[in-house]
Amino acid sequence: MVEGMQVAIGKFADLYGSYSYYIGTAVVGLLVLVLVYKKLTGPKLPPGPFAWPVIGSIPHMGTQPHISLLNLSKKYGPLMYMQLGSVPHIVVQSPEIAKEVLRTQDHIWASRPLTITGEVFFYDHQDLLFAPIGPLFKLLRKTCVNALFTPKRNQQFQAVRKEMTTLFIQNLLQECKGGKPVEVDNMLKETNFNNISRLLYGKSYYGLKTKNTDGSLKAREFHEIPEVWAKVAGGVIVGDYLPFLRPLDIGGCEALLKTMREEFNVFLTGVIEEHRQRVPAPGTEDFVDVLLALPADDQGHRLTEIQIKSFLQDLTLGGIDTTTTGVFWPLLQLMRHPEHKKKVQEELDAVIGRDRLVDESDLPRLPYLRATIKEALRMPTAVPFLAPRESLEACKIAGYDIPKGTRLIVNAYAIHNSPEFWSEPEKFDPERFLDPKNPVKPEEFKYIPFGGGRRMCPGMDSATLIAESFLASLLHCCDLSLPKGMRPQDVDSSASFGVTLAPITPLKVVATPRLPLKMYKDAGIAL
Ligand code: HEM
Repeated sequence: MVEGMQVAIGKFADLYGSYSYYIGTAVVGLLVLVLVYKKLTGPKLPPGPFAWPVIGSIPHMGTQPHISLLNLSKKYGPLMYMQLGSVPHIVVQSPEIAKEVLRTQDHIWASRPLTITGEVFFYDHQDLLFAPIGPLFKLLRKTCVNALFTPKRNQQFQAVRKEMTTLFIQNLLQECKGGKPVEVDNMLKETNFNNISRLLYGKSYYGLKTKNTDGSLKAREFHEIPEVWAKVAGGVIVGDYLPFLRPLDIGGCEALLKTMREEFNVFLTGVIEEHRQRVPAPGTEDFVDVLLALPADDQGHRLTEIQIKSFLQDLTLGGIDTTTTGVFWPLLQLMRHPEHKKKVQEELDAVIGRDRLVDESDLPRLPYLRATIKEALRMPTAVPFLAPRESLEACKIAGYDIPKGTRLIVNAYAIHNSPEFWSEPEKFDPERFLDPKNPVKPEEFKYIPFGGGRRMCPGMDSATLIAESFLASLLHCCDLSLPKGMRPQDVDSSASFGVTLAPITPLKVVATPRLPLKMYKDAGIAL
């Protein structure tokens, strides 16, 4: 009986095995035919790495996608096609192709994709960063150019930048008394948070040590939002790439975005109410004052309260981390390369001397400092991928067909760090920005830390001014050295991927006064 069953099972297995063999062969054959047919008749896509079913090429991104993509470009070239989950992407990693998408085809590539972050956190893309091309985008950009990031407004906030820098120098010198090393990362973040929040809201919220400080519980909760934001925005939201998994909210990012939006909403509602109840003296308006007082444009468009809130969220989150990295990396590089620090300080002594303090009107006469900041935004690159974009129509790039709705990643890190475009890219050398025979020309698109085209960063001039003004005063007022026993080459310059490249190891310095002591007293710096 048992033997009979075994025989029957064996026969069934043989039959099933041969059927499954034929079915399998037919399925594979059909798939190959479909692929060959698609290849022959479909668009000629750029080359790219292997894509697995469902997840596509996501595993190729690794934990440091800016470096992984740079490495992949060695095999597939400067224009790659990658299916990330179910979303088609192209990856651009050369100045020529960056120029093509950011300038020549700007009308096709200037829109942003609709993402979960834009929908959930920015009230359905009602901010600037996530707004697709359309009337709202135009209105917000116009507001940036005509009302917010104007030379007049930059001038107005000079006193705030000075106050924040003076406070930083005082805190640093006090903390370092007796040769004690201090981690500067958090101090820099505090200073830049307050710089941006004073610009936007007229108040400081971090550190609770300045005048104009709001120390309420709501304010303290508010200053934690950018930190959480950086983690969410720098990671992968699974539902963006695999929309069928969105209901599961794997990793809980969507829930977190909702909570953050609610917290931000409570904070901004309070700020707006407060601003509505006052009339600022002319020349003292912060960004909230300006946005609330904006007249309707020629077409009668006026910003709604939700749009003002989303825009303020943009400016807060787009401004704080970026400006912090914009001063952190130059400082770190100068600690790693004392020969360049010496040159910056020699320039400061030659232009300003040691019997007065730096004034912002001195900045145009400090080219070496400016070149140092530029070089530190090249290497590593504060914002490694420009913000994502999406093609509004089908187009051709470098002879390849790019379908409508393809997303664009411009790997600015790769463009800034490839030996094809820079000689010795791994060498920190500010002088490459000072060579009259070989100038770095904006129209070449090989240096794009602030992006390009009509989506280029609107805060560029303000951020540059903050970095130059801060570093000039710091390096003029302080001698900075490394903790005892630490050599310049021990300063860790490795960075972890996110919206901005963040340092992995905190930077420790020892600061001592560099100028006659009387000058600190005159400047209100208590030692
Ligand atoms: C060192 C400092 C900064 C760096 C490196 C930086 C970099 C960038 C980059 C790469 C983009 C994307 C551009 C593109 O897609 O082509 C961007 C966009 C943007 N940045 Fe900045 N940024 C900095 C400072 C600031 C500041 C201070 C603010 C405001 C307070 C700001 C607000 C924005 C906004 C609102 C956008 C979106 C623009 C749009 O989509 O039209 N950024 N920034």
